[in-house]
Parts: sequence; structure tokens; C-alpha cells
Amino acid sequence: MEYVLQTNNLTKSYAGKCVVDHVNMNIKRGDIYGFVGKNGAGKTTLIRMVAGLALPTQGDIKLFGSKELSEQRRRIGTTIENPALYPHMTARQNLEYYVRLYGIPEKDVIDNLLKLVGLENTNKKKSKNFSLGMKQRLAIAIALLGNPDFLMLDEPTNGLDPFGIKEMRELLLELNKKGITILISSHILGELSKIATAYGIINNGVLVDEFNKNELMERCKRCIKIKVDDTKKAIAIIEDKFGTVEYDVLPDDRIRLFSHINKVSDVNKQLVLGDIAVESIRVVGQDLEGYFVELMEGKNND
Ligand SMILES: Nc1ncnc2c1ncn2[C@@H]1O[C@H](COP(=O)(O)OP(=O)(O)OP(=O)(O)O)[C@@H](O)[C@H]1O
Repeated sequence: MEYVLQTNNLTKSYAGKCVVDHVNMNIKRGDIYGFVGKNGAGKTTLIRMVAGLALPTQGDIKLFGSKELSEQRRRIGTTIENPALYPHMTARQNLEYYVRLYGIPEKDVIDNLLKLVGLENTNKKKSKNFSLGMKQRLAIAIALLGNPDFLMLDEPTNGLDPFGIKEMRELLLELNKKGITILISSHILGELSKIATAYGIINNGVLVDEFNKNELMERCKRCIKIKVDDTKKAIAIIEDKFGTVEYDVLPDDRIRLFSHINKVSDVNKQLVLGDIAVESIRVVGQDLEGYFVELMEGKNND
């Protein structure tokens, strides 16, 4: 497996307070990695450490499988610490400024980037008159100047309206198609779910979970969770009375029934009639935001 970013026990404390706490993060090449956590969870601090803008208190970072970070960081583009957009300059002038600053030789690079981020028709409009979405896209264009393999974006959709969010999503998908691995931080899981292929969830500095898209879908699948005194017998009753085999049994013996979701009381009744002691029976599985909230509150273990 090829990893773009791996952190090992990465930790940052400010005045003795741990804001990033022994984080082991793994981002695979080609992923769109949704980095999710509430405000103040430690997302920006972690990204800053990876970008070399803050020093870890403890732990280490591997980029593209290497610990030679100063070299590998050249392959990262980021919009944190936004390179200042010059308000009195147009999109093109802003890019020209950074092209000179970075000494980028390519001739068509500005035209190509303006087109890519959808700012090719802004002509004489100064960036101070841009919408927030346009400003964000210009910042991404600047981050792309160094031709990065890995893009780290801190809340790129923050404050955007639904149309701006859609445009940003399309841009990120296009960049990913070109082979760029992307980390996007957000405090809204649902918003990432349309594009992310992997997720890391951070809470109070701790990376509480990491999972891929399929795992997330699996976890959010609606089902009836049933805890009984005799699992085998309960399964026989379910198969017999409801004619279904759409269930599985978790390692701790709880049954997950994926059919008859609207028949919880019937299922309960049949089990009880079959002399089963039903300890708990309820419908679980929810939308992504519900799942995220539960994860943050540590409720997902039941
Ligand atoms: N330079 C600093 N000095 C002291 N504390 C800091 C510093 N930078 C961040 N913090 C604290 O670290 C914690 C994590 O902040 P961070 O900005 O990383 O969170 P975040 O998840 O990015 O949140 P947000 O979405 O609000 O940006 C916060 O409690 C913040 O106050």
C-alpha cells in the first residue's frame, strides 16, 4: 500500500494542553480523505504540523513514505495560512505574482489554472470583489502552482452557499481524477460524504476513528439490533415467522436484522411468544450527521 501521509503518535501541546494527541493517521495515495471534527478539535493544528508550519511536541510524520520532510513538503499544496490574495489584483495578476515569487517557468500555467478553477472569465474583476467561493478557488489555484501530488485544504467549503459548495466539490473531484490526493477538513461529515473515499474523525485532539467509504456505508446501514438470551433460537424464529435470512450476528451475539425495519413490535412479539427473553430491540443506523454526532459522543459502541 502506498501512503501519502502517515503520522505516528503525532502530538502537539500548547502550554501543557494536548490539542493533538498521539495521532496515527494514514492517507493512501489517490484518496480524498475527509478529516472531520468539531471546531477546536485539532484539525488545523495537525495540518499545520504536516505542512511544517508548527513543530510537533512528540511523534513523527512520513510523507510519501519518507521522513525527509523538507524535500517531500515540496510535493504538498495547501490553503492554510492562505497565501494572501492581493485584493486590488485580478485573479490573473495574483497568479502572476506567485509565479514570479516561486520562479515557475511554464508559459501556459496561469491560463490552465484559471480554467481549471473556473476563473478564466473574471477578466478585470479585482479579487476583493470576488465571492467567497471564487476566493477559495483562487487560493486553490495558487496552491496548485507547484504542481502538488497532495493537497491539504482546511475547511474549503466553510461559508459557501450550496452552489459554491457544489462547484468546490466538482473542482476537487476533477483534481483527484488528475491523480492528486486530497485532505479536506470539515466539521460537517455529511458534506464530505459526496466525495470522500476515506475518513478520519478527530475529537479533542484524539483520532477516534479512521474508515473508508464502504465501512461508513456499512455502519450507517439501517437495521434492527436485537439482544436476546438465546441467539440461535431467536434466529430460527425470525427465519420461520418472517421468512428472511437478511440478518447477521455480531461477535457479541447481537442480531442485526436488515429487513422488516418497520415491524419492530411484530418481531419483538414473535420472539417473546417463542419464549425468548428480549433484552433490547431497536432500530439503528442513521444519516451521516447522526452517525457523526453519536461517534463524537461515544455512543456508537452499542
Ligand atoms: N498557537 C496556539 N496557541 C495556543 N493554543 C492553540 C494555538 N493554536 C491552536 N490552539 C488551540 O488548539 C485547539 C485546536 O485548535 P485547531 O485550530 O487545531 O482546531 P480545529 O479543529 O482546526 O478547529 P476549527 O475548525 O475551529 O479551526 C484549540 O483549543 C485552540 O484554541
